[in-house]
Amino acid sequence: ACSDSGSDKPAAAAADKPAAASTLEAAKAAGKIRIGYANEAPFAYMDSKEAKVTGESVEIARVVLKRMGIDEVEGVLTEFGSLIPGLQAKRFDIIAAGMYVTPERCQQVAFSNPTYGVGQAFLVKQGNPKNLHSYEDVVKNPDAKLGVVVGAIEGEYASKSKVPPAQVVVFPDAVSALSGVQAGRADAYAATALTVNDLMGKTSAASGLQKAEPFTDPVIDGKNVRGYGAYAFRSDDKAFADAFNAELAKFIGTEEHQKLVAPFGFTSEELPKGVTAAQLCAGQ
Ligand SMILES: CC1=N[C@H](C(=O)O)[C@@H](O)CN1
Repeated sequence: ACSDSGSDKPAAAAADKPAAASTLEAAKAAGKIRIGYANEAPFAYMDSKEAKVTGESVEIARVVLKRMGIDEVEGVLTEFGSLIPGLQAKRFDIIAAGMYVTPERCQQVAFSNPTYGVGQAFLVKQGNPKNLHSYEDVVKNPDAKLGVVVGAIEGEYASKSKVPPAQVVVFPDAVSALSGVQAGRADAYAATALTVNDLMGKTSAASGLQKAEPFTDPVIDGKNVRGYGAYAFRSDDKAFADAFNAELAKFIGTEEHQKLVAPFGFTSEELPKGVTAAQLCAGQ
């Protein structure tokens, strides 16, 4: 009802081919947009008490999209490994899951600039019985099993750290990875440090578990890994991604941003500090 931006649009009748509205135009007209997420707190998850999708990625998206004239977001749940295929199949229009910008993924989707940067952690049984403090520790112990979520970067970290595939156990999502560690199907669940912090914060769910400390991040291609999470758009929605990015740039690093994400466990340590999608796509 509040479409006030029509003045710059050419009259539809003037076009000689039927104008397929862009994703951005369609979302503005509908006042809503579908976002894909993979139920991983604190990035994007269903808050069952409030019956709404929330998390760092979702709440920042809400602010930015509202400023772009899109008031409502509708969450579409999928596995992490199905986020990019789901975006491409138009099941949703933005991936809002804290997905890291990597050169491989940049071949498939258009990323916004990142909203945060973070290292890795292992969720293990209390007392860390297999003494796992790095991916290398998993390599050193052929009996150790490492849990990863399907499609998540940790599978790649494991293979690049030379963890034998037989030692890797793939789970559909973070919550089942946690259960897998509790049940002894994996000795560690490898995830972002923020994911592990969040799971450990839910005392009832995480009973008998702990974060492995200390922890050494894997060194890949000569660099200590730090993951930078962002939004992903279809490659042909580049104009949408650019418009989103322009609004996002006005928000990231502000006090309002930090207040919004603090309840999800994000501190000034996790600010992206000027790292851009272009740099990350180029493998820098
Ligand atoms: C938020 C998140 N980021 C990583 C990734 O992008 O693959 C994985 O740790 C899965 N979850």
